[in-house]
Amino acid sequence: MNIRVGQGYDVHQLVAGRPLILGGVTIDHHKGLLGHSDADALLHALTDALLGAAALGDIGHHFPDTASEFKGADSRVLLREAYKSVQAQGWKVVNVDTTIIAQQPKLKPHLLAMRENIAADLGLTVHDVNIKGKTNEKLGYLGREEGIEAQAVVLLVAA
Ligand SMILES: Nc1ccn([C@@H]2O[C@H](COP(=O)(O)O)[C@@H](O)[C@H]2O)c(=O)n1
Ligand SMILES: C[C@@]1(CO)OP(=O)(O)OP(=O)(O)OC[C@H]1O
Repeated sequence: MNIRVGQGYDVHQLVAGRPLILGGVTIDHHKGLLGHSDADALLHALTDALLGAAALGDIGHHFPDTASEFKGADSRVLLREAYKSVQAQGWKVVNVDTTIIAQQPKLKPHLLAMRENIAADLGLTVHDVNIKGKTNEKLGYLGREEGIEAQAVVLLVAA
């Protein structure tokens, strides 16, 4: 078969004193995501979806959170690096669909900028990249604004 599907998931804790970065966009908010890197949960889920589709393992395998070189890393750089590995296996992305589950803040004003970043990093147009915002209806740790979750699905085709 010359097509492959991959899915990815990530969650990071929301804490005071960190910037909130999603899809490479810094969003003005009173809390941000905690992580070894910039903690961009959307790009981490997407990176895992890409690696998964190409059967290349996961983000922690390629970019360990024990490595000092990835401390504070820009997740767009990690996404581009992961995509190079996927391309080296003979694949290219057809489209990307993602969901961010965030009780707050409202993501709608930022979605186009996130799509533009992802499209630029994967050599796509914004029409190939979708991002959906959801609250968690105030339920559980996401609903209590203790974290933000992201999910991603990608389709690859033989290049
Ligand atoms: N952080 C968020 C969450 C949601 N949205 C937008 O609101 C719509 C309704 O969300 P529900 O969780 O109540 O279904 C959703 O479809 C998004 O358009 C958002 O922008 N940011
Ligand atoms: C990105 C990496 C590497 O800096 O660290 P984190 O920012 O902690 O992110 P996570 O999604 O927990 O795992 C992947 C890591 O290896």
